[in-house]
Amino acid sequence: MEQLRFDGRVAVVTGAGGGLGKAYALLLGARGAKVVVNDLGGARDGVGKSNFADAVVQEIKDKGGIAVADYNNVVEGEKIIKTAIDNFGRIDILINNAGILRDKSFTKMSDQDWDLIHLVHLKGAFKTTHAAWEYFRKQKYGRVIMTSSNAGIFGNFGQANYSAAKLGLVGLANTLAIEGAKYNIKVNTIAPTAASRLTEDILPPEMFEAMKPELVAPVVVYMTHESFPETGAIIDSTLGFATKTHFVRGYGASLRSKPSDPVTLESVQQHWSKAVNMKDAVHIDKMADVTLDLVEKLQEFQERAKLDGDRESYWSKYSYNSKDLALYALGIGASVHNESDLKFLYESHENFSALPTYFILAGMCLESPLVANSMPPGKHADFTNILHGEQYIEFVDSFPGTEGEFTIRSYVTDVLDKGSSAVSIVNSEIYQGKQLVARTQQHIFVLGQGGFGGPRNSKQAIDVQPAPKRAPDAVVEQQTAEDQAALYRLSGDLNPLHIDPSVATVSGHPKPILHGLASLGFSARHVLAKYAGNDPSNFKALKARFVKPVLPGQTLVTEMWLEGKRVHFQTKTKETGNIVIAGAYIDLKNLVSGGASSAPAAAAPSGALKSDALFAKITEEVNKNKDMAKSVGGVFVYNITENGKTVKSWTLDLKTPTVYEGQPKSGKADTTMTVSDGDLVDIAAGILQPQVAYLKGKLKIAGNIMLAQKLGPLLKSPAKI
Ligand SMILES: CCCCCCC[C@@H](O)CC(=O)SCCNC(=O)CCNC(=O)[C@H](O)C(C)(C)COP(=O)(O)OP(=O)(O)OC[C@H]1O[C@@H](n2cnc3c(N)ncnc32)[C@H](O)[C@@H]1OP(=O)(O)O
Repeated sequence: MEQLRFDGRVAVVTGAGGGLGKAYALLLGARGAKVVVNDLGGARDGVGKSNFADAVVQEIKDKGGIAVADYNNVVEGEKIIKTAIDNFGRIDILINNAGILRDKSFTKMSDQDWDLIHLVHLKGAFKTTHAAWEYFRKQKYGRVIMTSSNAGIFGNFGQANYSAAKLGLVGLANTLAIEGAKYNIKVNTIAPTAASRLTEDILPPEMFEAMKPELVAPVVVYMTHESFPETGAIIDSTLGFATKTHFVRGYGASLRSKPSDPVTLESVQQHWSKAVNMKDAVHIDKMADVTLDLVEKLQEFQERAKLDGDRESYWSKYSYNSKDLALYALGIGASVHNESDLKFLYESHENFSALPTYFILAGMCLESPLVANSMPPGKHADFTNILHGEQYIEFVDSFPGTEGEFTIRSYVTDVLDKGSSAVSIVNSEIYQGKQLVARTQQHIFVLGQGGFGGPRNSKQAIDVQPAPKRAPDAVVEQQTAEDQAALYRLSGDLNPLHIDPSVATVSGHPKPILHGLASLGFSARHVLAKYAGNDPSNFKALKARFVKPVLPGQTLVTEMWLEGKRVHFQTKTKETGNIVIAGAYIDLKNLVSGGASSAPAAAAPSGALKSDALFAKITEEVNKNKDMAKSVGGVFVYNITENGKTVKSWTLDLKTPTVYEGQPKSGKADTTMTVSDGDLVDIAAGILQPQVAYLKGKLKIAGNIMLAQKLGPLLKSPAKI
């Protein structure tokens, strides 16, 4: 690596007679800079004089460097800069390092203690920098370091004077960084901690020993190099470690509901927790950004007020990324055991997508007081008495991507009186920028809070639809895991009802129940795989009612009826036979029958099954890959179905390897699969399996990222029949 050099540069280091300043001066001298070693030579409280600077100059010279000593007070900073000009003809680098301490508790602090500290630290840095500034501007080059302290940034007992001056230096640096930008003058701040005269009886002895100035000096000297990229930065360094400190500003909140409302003490109190919530805080680089932000917020407030009219809405933000999507997919039963689920679990999959039901979470506004505030006088809603009653989601236009940020407007449209219980209906609009992406509606059942004389029904409610009165066209069953609720809750709904046995008992359940949206997610996946080609963008809308709680570990049985592009469904638990989700439907944009699940057979809505061609293709693939097949092993049975009936069976014996019609000659199958028109089927076994998509008479080998490297050529050229 090329050495960072300072040849031709002239540097002034104040307070360079010892400690950090000395270390900076020695390093600059060793790297080719001509150095003015300034030191008044006072004790750490500023009293007295000695000639430390001469010794440092000598040390630089002994190592072949160039340096002069300067004994001026930083308060007369112009004299120090003059030393640089008189001796070396220019000034490029100024490190404002000189400082003293007058620590006292605030009660005991005198005017003199205050003034002296401000004079040396703040006025001193002003004077030296001011004197150097004209040279920097003219030559269009300058590097300035202000020395601040964590005591100034965070405060420290007994250092009111010092802290105030040290934070003052940050403000000075920030403004000079802006003013100097167009002249290539970079001004940065260092908040160092090192063993020096200022810290020798403050730090514990072992720490004092370890905190060598030489561990900080390279950081500060790098900050003065022409290649240093930043300006206006606060760098914190000690013990060979460096980091950056900066200020962040919260998203904030309006302190009134409408522009025509006054701001009152009570409205401030009401909105305070939102105003100071730092969840969406951002670093602000410059004042102009604060002003711009305020203008944008005001505009946004006015637009929202127009949209809300007299209605009180709750506005929130929701952001998500690929990790959130994969975690959610696991929470609703997606698994690597099912190859077609990989696109919901693996962010590098070529078709990585969000599951459509994920976006219901954006509209949940779990932190909002909406439902609680919607209760009539004398009634209340909290996590101990609410149940998720119904859910609706509709995508307005295009399907959202795999990461993003939404703005959500939620409001209660009606509170229904259902006799013993109340139902609060919450609508949410999900926006990406100004674009409406989706709408959701939740019915929140509030147990025991009815009887207030409110309406029983609402025109705003999106109704459930009864399932057709015939045997289902398709049925898929899947067992949930004992840990299903524990896993699902990590996607955001931390209601203790789903994890805490004591809360579940109080609510009258034998154990924590599964989230309604987790069970719904399972069923929606089953529909998506069976009738939507497992393509989330094919999904338009969903509605469902939660009729009975589900316990983690129970098996969900999704029964589906196809009516045009609407798939009606209901869900039962196998163990009890109870219906748990009723009146549900999913509207699709296009029907793609068949799917990726190894579920019980669905009626094939269209197209004849070209099973013979598929059989021939499987035979061909197995013969081509005999060694691979043998190494995988296992006996697989494919039951080929048409209109829900098994019309043929094949056995694939990978041990031999052979493919033949009928049941296994050995009498034993390791895996049995049902294949209907349009299904994806495995032609090998275990993990070494390219997939064959049999779609509308076309057979092709589907891309499989995990195996692409191993199987190479086999996957590159899709086979057709
Ligand atoms: C903003 C923050 C929001 C946060 C929300 C969510 C937080 C989550 O953590 C909570 C959950 O996930 S809870 C788990 C999922 N939900 C459930 O398990 C509820 C299951 N359902 C039940 O137990 C009953 O249906 C039950 C108890 C709901 C109703 O049973 P009954 O009292 O026996 O009702 P019934 O006599 O059949 O009917 C009375 C009237 O109510 C209507 N109704 C029934 N079930 C409803 C339901 N699920 N949703 C909405 N309305 C429902 C009926 O239509 C009837 O009204 P009407 O007489 O006018 O026809």
